[in-house]
Amino acid sequence: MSEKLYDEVPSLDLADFTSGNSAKKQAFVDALGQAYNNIGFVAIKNHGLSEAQTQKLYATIQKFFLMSDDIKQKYEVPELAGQRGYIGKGKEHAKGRKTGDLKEFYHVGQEVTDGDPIKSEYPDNIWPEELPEMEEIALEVYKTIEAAGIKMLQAIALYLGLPEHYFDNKVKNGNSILRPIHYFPIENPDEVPDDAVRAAEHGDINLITLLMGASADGLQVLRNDGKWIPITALPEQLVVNVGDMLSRHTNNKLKSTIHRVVNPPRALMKNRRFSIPFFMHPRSDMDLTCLESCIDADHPKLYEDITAGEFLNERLIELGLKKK
Ligand SMILES: O=C(O)CCC(=O)C(=O)O
Ligand SMILES: [Fe+2]
Repeated sequence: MSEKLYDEVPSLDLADFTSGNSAKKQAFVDALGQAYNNIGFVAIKNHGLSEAQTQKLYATIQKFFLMSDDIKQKYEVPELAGQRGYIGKGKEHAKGRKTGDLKEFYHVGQEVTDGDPIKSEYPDNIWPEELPEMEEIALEVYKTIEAAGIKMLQAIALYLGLPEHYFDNKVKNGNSILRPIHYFPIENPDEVPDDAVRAAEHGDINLITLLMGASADGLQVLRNDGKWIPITALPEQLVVNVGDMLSRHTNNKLKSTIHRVVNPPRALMKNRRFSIPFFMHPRSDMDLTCLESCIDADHPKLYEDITAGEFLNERLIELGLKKK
C-alpha cells in the first residue's frame, strides 16, 4: 500500500477515461487505482448527471421528507427488509452498534425492463402517491448514475489487470439502490441518545458507492493514520468510494474505507441535511471469492468464499433491517 496521506479526496475527470485518448485513459486508471489502494475515495466530474436532474431530485425528495411521519409511514414495508420505499427514523444502525442513526431514507431499486428473469428476485418499487413526479426523476437519476458506475468499474477492472468489461455482466440489472437520505432536524438534542449520530462509522456493503453532493458538511473519511478527513465535494462532482464487496473480491487490495456523518454542533442540530448515495450492487449470484491475482505470499487470502446475495443478507441482519 502506498503510504501517502491524503488531506482531501483526489479529484478526477471521468471524461479522461471515456474520451478515447489512450494516454488520458491510462492516467485516469492509474490515479484511480492509487486512490483506491489508499484512501478508498475519489470525487469525479463529467459523470453524466446534469445540474437540473440533481436539483429536481433534491426538490422532490425534500417534499417527501417534509411530509408528516404518518404519511411517510404508508410507504414503509418492514417485510422488504428496507429494500424498497421508506425507512423510518432510527431504524438503521451501523454494524456492531445498537443506537439507530439520526436519519430517515427512501430506497429506489432496479427496474428490469428487458425480460431478464432476475426481475422476479426484486420487489417492485414503491412510489408515494402524493408525489407523482418522483418516479420519473428518481429512475432517470438511477440510470444515469448506474451508467457512470459501469464506467468506474471498467476503470477499476483495468487497474486490477482484468478485462475492461469484467464487471459489465455482473452489474447488468444488478441489485443497486438509490437512497435519498434526510438527516432530520433535532430541536432538543437532549431527546436523542447521547451516542446517536447522523451516520455512525461504517463501510458500505456494495461494490462501489456514487454519492451526489450533499446539502451540508458532515461526511468524513477515516485516513490510514486514524485522522478523520472531511469530504467536501464540489456541486458538479460525485464522490465514488469502494464498498466491502469490492474490497473482499480484491482481497483488500482496494480499500473500503470507514466513513461517517457527524452531527453539527449542538446549537445547530436543528439544521437538516440531505444526501443521495447510489449503492452499486451486482446481481446476487456474483461470486465474491478473492481474485487469485490478489493473493500471494505477502497477501494471504483474507475472506471466505461468498456470493453477493449471501453477503447482502448477512449485512441486512447486522444493520437491523432484516430479521434472522
Ligand atoms: O450522507 C452522506 O453523505 C453519506 C451517507 C453514507 O455514508 C451511507 O448512507 O452509506
Ligand atoms: Fe456510507
